[in-house]
Amino acid sequence: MTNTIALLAYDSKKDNLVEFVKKHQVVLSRYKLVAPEDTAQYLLQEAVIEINSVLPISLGGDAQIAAEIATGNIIAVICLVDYLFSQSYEPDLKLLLRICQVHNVPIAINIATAEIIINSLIQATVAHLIFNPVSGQGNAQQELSLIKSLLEPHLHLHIHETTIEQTAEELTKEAIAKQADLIIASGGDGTVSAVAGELVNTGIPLGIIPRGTANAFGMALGIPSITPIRSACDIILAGKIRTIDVGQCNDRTMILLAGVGYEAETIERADREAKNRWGVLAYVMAGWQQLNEQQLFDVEIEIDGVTKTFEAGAITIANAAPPTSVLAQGLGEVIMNDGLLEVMIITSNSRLQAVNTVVRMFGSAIFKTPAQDQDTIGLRTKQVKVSTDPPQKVVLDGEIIGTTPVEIKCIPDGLIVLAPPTNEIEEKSAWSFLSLPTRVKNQALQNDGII
Ligand SMILES: Nc1ncnc2c1ncn2[C@@H]1O[C@H](COP(=O)(O)OP(=O)(O)OP(=O)(O)O)[C@@H](O)[C@H]1O
Repeated sequence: MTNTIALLAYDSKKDNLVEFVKKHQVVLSRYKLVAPEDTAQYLLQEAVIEINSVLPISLGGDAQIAAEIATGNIIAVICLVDYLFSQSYEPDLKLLLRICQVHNVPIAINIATAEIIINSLIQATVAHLIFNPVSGQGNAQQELSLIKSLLEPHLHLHIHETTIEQTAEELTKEAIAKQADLIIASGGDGTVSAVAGELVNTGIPLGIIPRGTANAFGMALGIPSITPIRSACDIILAGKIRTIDVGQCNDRTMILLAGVGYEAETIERADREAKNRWGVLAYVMAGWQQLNEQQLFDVEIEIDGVTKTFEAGAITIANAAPPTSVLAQGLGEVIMNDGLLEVMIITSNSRLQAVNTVVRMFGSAIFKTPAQDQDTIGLRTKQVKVSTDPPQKVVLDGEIIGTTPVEIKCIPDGLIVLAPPTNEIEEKSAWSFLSLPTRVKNQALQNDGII
């Protein structure tokens, strides 16, 4: 029950509580709410809200709430009391006051103090963390504890763990519906890409805590790979945003790149078991094995209505890529905010040629100069369609999504990310959690007729 507000009222104050909840529905809907069963039912009937219930007061519901406060799960208590008309079964105010005092949790006992709590909630940043517990090779529960200890003092953090059934996409949709100010993806590139896909053109910033095997997106954004969790949390709390392009590959979002042929085969070889055993080396070993087996295939590339044909072993279409995504390099740099995709077609037909090509492209990425190589064709475009004969596997942001054909287009400025500052003009450095006039704050002020 992290990030929960407890709602209680003496019998004669239940109507006041309903009025209060109705008035502040926008703000309260961003939190989990809990109330004793009788109060919860009354609130559910009278106000349209989601609320969890504990036992009725007569059976110890107030003691259950006190226990939740003691375990750190409640961020505020609103308990409207009435000393003039109290019945025998009212919430135990003495107990709640004592526990709130001991654990430094705000408690309001009348509407005036409850309004003060609401005002502080309006100013707070509500973040939703989408956490993949199977990403990477670390201890997920220790990593989650570290993230909580770093972020919870500064943000109201809702935590959602992905499962096979509850995907990162679904959890992100729910967080958007709950009016998140910020959504944080923690996992490998697959998880980050899934969360990013839902955030395109929403205006909600994406924070990234890389915990995967390759962490290519984090690397492309410049999140340090030494102590990545601490660094990533610092970057999120620093609150600097960058607006970047995203790609759309068939009907999916692409934040990094799509690979056809060699790269897709390599990623498929580096399965979960190999990544757990070898970490990032699994990709290197898989890539080396694949060099022996990669066959050339016929490719048709369509750009701006013009179709060209080639024989190729690998094609990469990139929106963003760190230097380690070698096959995306070759044009000197993969630029993530130019409204264009970088397309690289590799035509090497022997292992030696392929190794030479890879070395040149790596050099191109390091020195940010275009590679001079007769075995590669590189270009920048807004949109591209790739067909092959025979059909080839396609990898999108680290996950195999099917086979060719693919159509990919760039969505300029589609995503807002929290990232380390760059010197580029588009960086907006003024964003900060403390000064952020959140959408929710504006909405709440509008509801109250203030703006
Ligand atoms: N609880 C879970 N149990 C098993 N699989 C999960 C769970 N949650 C998410 N997944 C799967 O995890 C995959 C995404 O993993 P992700 O890319 O984040 O990590 P990774 O494979 O370690 O990283 P990298 O892509 O850098 O190698 C998705 O295929 C998703 O279905």
